[in-house]
Amino acid sequence: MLPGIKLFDLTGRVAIITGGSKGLGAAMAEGLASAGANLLLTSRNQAEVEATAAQIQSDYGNRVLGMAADVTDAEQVTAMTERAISEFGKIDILINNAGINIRGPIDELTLEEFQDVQNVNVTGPWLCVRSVVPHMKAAKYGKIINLASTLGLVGMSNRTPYTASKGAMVQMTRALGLELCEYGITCNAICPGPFLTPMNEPFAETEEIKKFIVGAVAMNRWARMEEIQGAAIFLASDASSYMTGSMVTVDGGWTAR
Ligand SMILES: NC(=O)C1=CN([C@@H]2O[C@H](COP(=O)(O)OP(=O)(O)OC[C@H]3O[C@@H](n4cnc5c(N)ncnc54)[C@H](O)[C@@H]3O)[C@@H](O)[C@H]2O)C=CC1
Ligand SMILES: O=C(O)C(=O)C[C@H](O)C(=O)CO
Repeated sequence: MLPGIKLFDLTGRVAIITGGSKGLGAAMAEGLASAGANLLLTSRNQAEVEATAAQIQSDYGNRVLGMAADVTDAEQVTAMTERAISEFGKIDILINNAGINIRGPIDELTLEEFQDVQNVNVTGPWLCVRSVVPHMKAAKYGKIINLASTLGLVGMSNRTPYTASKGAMVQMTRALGLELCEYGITCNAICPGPFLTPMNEPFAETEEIKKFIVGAVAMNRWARMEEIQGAAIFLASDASSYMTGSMVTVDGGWTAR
């Protein structure tokens, strides 16, 4: 009999999720834990990420650790990889989720703001992949998932730093998907539409966003947090074994227009 639903089972798998303390990172952490994975969650805030990890461990019973690691700092990224190896002995899955968004008209943004977004959203994932790949190559197995965005596929005004960074993530996913598949490692991206996370909450009631949710998103609503979990479990599991360099949109029909 063919494996069917068992393809989605993550029992015994080990995943690192960057930016796992809240928002989509925490939602995907719950999803992977519910499918059986052990987790190392990172964010910049030690207390916050440890609290999220402890909650998920108590809810699902898997081993879930939290540690502070800034994805833009190569030494902290190395420490993240070393911690996963020393605690779990392997890294099966990396979810490059940590990200920031700085909005504004181009002539009101600073160079520093533009560079900050590229550092967290592009350089950070690049450092994380570079760090875990030797372990994945040695194991001849790995699943890398990048959180790109619909804004890596279509444009939006007043979002130059973010759209540039997410477009880069789409292309980096394609390049890594090609480069790594001969080692048994796949790299795919999720392109989410609007989720009401701490990143978006301050803007939820603005006229711009309200008009956009009704005008651009075919389903006319924000995504529910659990609606990211299916794509994350799918791309983390053997259910997606013939996919590499792919973009999976979870966007309520936004980019179908
Ligand atoms: N919320 C949304 O509607 C969408 C989000 N995304 C992407 O999904 C990812 C997660 O977004 P949200 O959960 O909304 O964001 P969020 O702001 O709610 O959470 C971001 C997480 O990343 C962490 N983080 C930020 N900078 C970091 C750094 N330098 N090093 C380590 N951790 C860092 C934060 O501590 C936090 O845990 C981001 O890459 C974002 O661009 C993509 C499309 C839509
Ligand atoms: O900039 C905004 O406003 C957004 O809604 C950005 C979202 O986080 C996003 O990436 C939508 O796909």
